[in-house]
Amino acid sequence: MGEEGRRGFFNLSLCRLRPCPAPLRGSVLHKMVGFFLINSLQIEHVKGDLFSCPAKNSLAHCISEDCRMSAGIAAVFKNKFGSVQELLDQGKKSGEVAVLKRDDRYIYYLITKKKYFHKPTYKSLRSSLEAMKTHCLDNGVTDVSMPRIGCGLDRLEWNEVSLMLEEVFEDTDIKITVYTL
Ligand SMILES: NC(=O)c1ccc[n+]([C@H]2O[C@H](COP(=O)([O-])OP(=O)(O)OC[C@H]3O[C@@H](n4cnc5c(N)ncnc54)[C@H](O)[C@@H]3O)[C@@H](O)[C@H]2O)c1
Repeated sequence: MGEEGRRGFFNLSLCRLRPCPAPLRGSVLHKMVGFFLINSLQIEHVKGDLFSCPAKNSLAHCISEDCRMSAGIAAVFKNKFGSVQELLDQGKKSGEVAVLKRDDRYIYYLITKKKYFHKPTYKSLRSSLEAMKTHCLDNGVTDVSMPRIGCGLDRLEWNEVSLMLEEVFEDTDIKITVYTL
């Protein structure tokens, strides 16, 4: 199966695994809703380095309020984009998002916890993703690439996080691409 086929398979699988609301199950409306979901799904999965994504794509990853970024992929973001003081000056709290603008794209720092040695919660991650969604919608952002956010050092479960991404972005035209090494 080629790259496009694999992407399609992932998309379709994720979509079909999603539960349909009980009152709709088996009805003509169920099939129509299923068709709509398949055609509105905007999440792609790519095997490879996040930083090989198209230069126009905005990027997202998780950090703490203290903006330490001394480990994991956050350290790579710190090396590439710097501006730690600019991020700190935004004063964003857990559940919010700090943002840098670089050329024609945005770099999103999902603030999911207070200190670098804490762990995030699904609630704080969802809230940060909602904040990022709002920024994307307000600024015409249509493509965001990210790693498996929260699922390395931060120990969240990818099944939960990927479902959350589906839920947060399914009512938008924002295309999310998830890179996995
Ligand atoms: N001491 C510290 O500074 C400290 C402590 C804990 C966590 N952290 C860092 O980790 C937290 C974020 O955790 P996280 O689980 O979201 O992130 P992460 O563990 O850095 O990475 C998330 C996922 O991305 C994968 N990954 C790494 N590099 C790449 C790449 N180039 N392309 C694609 N995928 C890649 C990685 O294998 C993991 O599955 C933040 O707080 C951050 O600061 C730092």
